[in-house]
Amino acid sequence: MSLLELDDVTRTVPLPDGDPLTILSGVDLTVEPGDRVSIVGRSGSGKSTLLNMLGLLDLPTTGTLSFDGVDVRTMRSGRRDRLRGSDIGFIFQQFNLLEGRTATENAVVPLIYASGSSFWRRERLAREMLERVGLGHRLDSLPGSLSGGEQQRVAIARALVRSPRLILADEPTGALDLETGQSVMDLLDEIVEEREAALVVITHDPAIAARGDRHFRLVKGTLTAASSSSATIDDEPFPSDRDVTAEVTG
Ligand SMILES: Nc1ncnc2c1ncn2[C@@H]1O[C@H](COP(=O)(O)OP(=O)(O)OP(=O)(O)O)[C@@H](O)[C@H]1O
Repeated sequence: MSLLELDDVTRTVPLPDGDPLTILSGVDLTVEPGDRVSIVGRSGSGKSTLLNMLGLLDLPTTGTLSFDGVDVRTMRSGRRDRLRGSDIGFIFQQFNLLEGRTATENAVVPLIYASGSSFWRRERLAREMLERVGLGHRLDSLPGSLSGGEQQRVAIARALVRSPRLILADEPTGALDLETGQSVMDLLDEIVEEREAALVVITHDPAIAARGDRHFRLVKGTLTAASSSSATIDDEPFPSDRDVTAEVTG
C-alpha cells in the first residue's frame, strides 16, 4: 500500500468575482516508503498548493488523496491534524525557527504535541536529533547566533524529531549558498535513508531536483513525470519574471 496517493486531484479556489480558479488539475502521484521524489515548477505553477495538499493541510476539490490507503476526506479534521503531527515533517526555505528560543527548544516543539512523553524524554530526543544533524555543540544557541546552514539543520532536527514517515521540503536550500545547500541536502538524504522515510522536495532548482530518485515537473497545475537526468530536467529554461507574470495572469 502506498504511503500517499493522489488520484486525479484538482484544487480550485473561488476568485473575488466568483469565478473559480483551477490551480491543480488531474494530478496523479504515489509516494512509497523510502521514495525520494522531487518536483520542479516555475513560480506560480502550483507548488505550494500541491505541498499543502501533500501535507494534509488542504483537501482536493475533486479527486482522491489517500494516506496509508485511507481517503483523507473521510477523516475528521482532528485525525488529519494528529496524522500530520505524527507522520509528516515539514522543512521550509526560511527555516521558521522561533526566535528567542534555543536550538533545543525549537527542536522539541513537535514533541510537545505528542502525547505520552515526559519533559526529560522530549529533551533527550531533541538533543539526540540535534547531535545527529551535527549541532551537539550548539544546543543552547539562539537562531540569531547560528549561520543559515545551522538554522536549517535545526529545522531538519525539528522536522525529524518525531520520526515522521513523510518529509516535505519546500525549497530547503533556497536561502543557502550552493555549498551549504549541498551539505544540508546530503544530511537530509542520509537521515531520510536511515529512517526509511519518504522525502518529497519541491524546488525551482534543477540541481536539487536531480538528487531525487523520481522526478516530476509541475506546469500550470499539471504534474508530469520527468526524466531522471538533471540535463533533461533543465531542458526547458526557467522563465523570466515577465514570463511568470504572464503565466500567472494568463
Ligand atoms: N487562495 C487563492 N486565491 C487566488 N489565487 C490563488 C490562491 N492560492 C493560489 N493562488 C494562485 O494560484 C497559482 C499557484 O499558486 P502557488 O502558491 O501554489 O504557486 P507556487 O508554484 O508555489 O509559486 P511560488 O513558487 O511563486 O511560491 C498562483 O497564480 C497563485 O496566485
